[in-house]
Amino acid sequence: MSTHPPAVAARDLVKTYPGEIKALDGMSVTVAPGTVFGLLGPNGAGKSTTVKILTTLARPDSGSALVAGHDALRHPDRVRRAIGVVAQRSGADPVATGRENLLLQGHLYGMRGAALTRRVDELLDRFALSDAGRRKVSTYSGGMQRRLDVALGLVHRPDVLFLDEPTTGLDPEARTAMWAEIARLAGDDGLTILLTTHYLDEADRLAGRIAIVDRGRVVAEGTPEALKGELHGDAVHVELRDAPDPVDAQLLRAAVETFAGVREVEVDGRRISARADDGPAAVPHVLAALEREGAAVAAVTVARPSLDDVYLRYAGRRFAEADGGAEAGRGGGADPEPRQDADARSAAEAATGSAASRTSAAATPGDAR
Ligand SMILES: Nc1ncnc2c1ncn2[C@@H]1O[C@H](COP(=O)(O)OP(=O)(O)OP(=O)(O)O)[C@@H](O)[C@H]1O
Repeated sequence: MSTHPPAVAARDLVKTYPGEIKALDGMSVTVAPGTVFGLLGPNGAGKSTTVKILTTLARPDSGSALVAGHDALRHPDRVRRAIGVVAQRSGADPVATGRENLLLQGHLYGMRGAALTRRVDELLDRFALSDAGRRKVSTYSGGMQRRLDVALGLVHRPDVLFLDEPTTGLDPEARTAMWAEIARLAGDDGLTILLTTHYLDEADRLAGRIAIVDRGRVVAEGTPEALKGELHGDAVHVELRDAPDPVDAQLLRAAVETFAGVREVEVDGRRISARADDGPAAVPHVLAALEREGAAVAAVTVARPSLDDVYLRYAGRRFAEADGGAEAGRGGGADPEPRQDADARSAAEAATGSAASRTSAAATPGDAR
């Protein structure tokens, strides 16, 4: 861990929405400067609410939040000047060009003249939008639009960049390009990046450290390698032809567990997961045990532990199950439901009171997608 003060330090955040929805229940996160930190969790885990509090767009019921050295609750204005925010929903105006959007964003932060023009050109170039800079954003592809969103968050050279689900809805090629750009921002530019994602592979690939969030709190934290390394041995997954009833599921679980070196057996529908000291050696014994119980096996895999296994261990259920059946860990997922709250404003709007001019754009992102 760095000896520098953290770029982000959230402690014991609690946030309850109307209807007694406890979105955060003791959320704590510490992000070292110049690193990429991933908040990983299924839909509804509390990632966006955490980001809203850290970006001063929402207030917690209790807890504290320090961002770029400023208290987000006492000095939100200072925090807003030090951060860039790329929300899930694009804040770009679809009827303006990419260049106009960037210029407007610069104006919101008090930037003017040649310095602003230079910065806009630099960002258009960096995000491969120079040729498209004078085209309306409504003509952009999803990948181009998302690159513009990130560029918008960077105009005023923030210290900390918040990326909320940066690749949701992008095709695999655009995702890979976005990953490369995010890695470059942290590596070459020394930017601190806090990204939220419900893609396991995205967190694994990009983040130096990960916090796995479940039901409003962090259930595990560390480097992806350390988290996976804590799970000794191999992951053994068996897919049955039919899902057992609850009583049979318990019998199967007990049968698989009888083999020495096999532990943490979970039966989840048709899927049986276990950890084994030596996966390949365990497979024949596991299959024999299942056959004795009369369970028909469709497939067996042995793999090194994945972040999905880490999630299962700490949250007690599979990621995809918690994610409402979404295809966790895979690209090209559908966009989540549109947000109904007004918090989709960018921090720039909040900082300058210019929300009215931009919320109309934020309210019609479908045009630009
Ligand atoms: N404005 C709101 N009003 C009421 N409930 C809300 C509001 N925003 C979020 N919630 C609820 O709070 C919980 C946490 O939501 P949050 O958006 O923080 O989760 P998330 O991990 O970011 O999920 P997603 O990946 O879907 O964005 C969920 O149960 C959600 O339905």
